[in-house]
Amino acid sequence: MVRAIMHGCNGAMGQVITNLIAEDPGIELVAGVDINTEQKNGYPVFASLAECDVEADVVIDFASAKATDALLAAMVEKKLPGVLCSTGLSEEQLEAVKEASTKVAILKSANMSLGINTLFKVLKMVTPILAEAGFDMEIVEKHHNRKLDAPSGTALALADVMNETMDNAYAYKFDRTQERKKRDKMEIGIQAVRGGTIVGEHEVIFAGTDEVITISHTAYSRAIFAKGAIAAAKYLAGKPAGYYDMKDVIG
Ligand SMILES: NC(=O)C1=CN([C@@H]2O[C@H](COP(=O)(O)OP(=O)(O)OC[C@H]3O[C@@H](n4cnc5c(N)ncnc54)[C@H](OP(=O)(O)O)[C@@H]3O)[C@@H](O)[C@H]2O)C=CC1
Ligand SMILES: O=C(O)C1=N[C@H](C(=O)O)C[C@H](O)C1
Repeated sequence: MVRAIMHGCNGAMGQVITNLIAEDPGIELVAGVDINTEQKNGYPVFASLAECDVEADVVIDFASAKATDALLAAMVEKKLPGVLCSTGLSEEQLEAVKEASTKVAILKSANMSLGINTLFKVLKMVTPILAEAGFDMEIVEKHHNRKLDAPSGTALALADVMNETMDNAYAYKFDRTQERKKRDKMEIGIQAVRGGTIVGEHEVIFAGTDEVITISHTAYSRAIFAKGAIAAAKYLAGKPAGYYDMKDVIG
């Protein structure tokens, strides 16, 4: 039985994961960490991972980029593997994740769903064909009005996958409001919409002359992310130090 700590346990994702794990015989939540230490799930809740004195095999993080520095330090200190799902990390924090992964096992992914991870594979295949044929590439993402970061981690990851197939020759364009010139050929536009309770929508648009291909993914519930994170936690428990991603879990 894998013993997990839920980091961000009282948030939206923390609650969905808590409910799914309660029905799973292969994993249990032995503690939670949250800035709000209300204890409502039958496990103890601590204000930080450093303060958590409960033995565990893995930590699952869906809290906030604001918590990432302290989380990484405590994971290294405790030699505790971690599934990192929070988005909005700075360049420095992304470097710190890589550095910490030389000391402890870390699996990081901006999107834990099977659908988005399959879309990454599709984009690897189609992007070179369409980009070389001169299609313009744009990404539009939509999320709920509570989301702190924009654009989404997934939108950036989609752009990275596309750009890597083209030797990273494209620049990202997040805002055209002050522009008084034509779109640059060598850019990927990324736009964010925020409203209501939208769980998560991502649209990748390849716009050519007289034809457009749009590939979209819609999350109808947070369970798709939670299932991926639980599978990742089971995979990561007991693994040696290293940087892992969802490809390692779902192939
Ligand atoms: N990789 C993926 O597949 C997915 C990633 N995410 C990402 O996961 C993160 C959480 O999402 P979501 O559950 O919707 O967000 P919520 O705001 O609903 O939950 C986050 C929880 O963490 C708490 N928290 C905030 N700051 C800290 C801190 N410094 N230390 C400990 N706890 C803290 C929050 O408390 P309070 O409410 O008081 O601020 C809240 O209880 C986001 O970064 C989101 O983008 C979300 C879905 C899928
Ligand atoms: O904050 C969210 O809700 C989500 N965040 C992730 C992101 O930033 O890509 C993944 C998912 O789209 C939901």
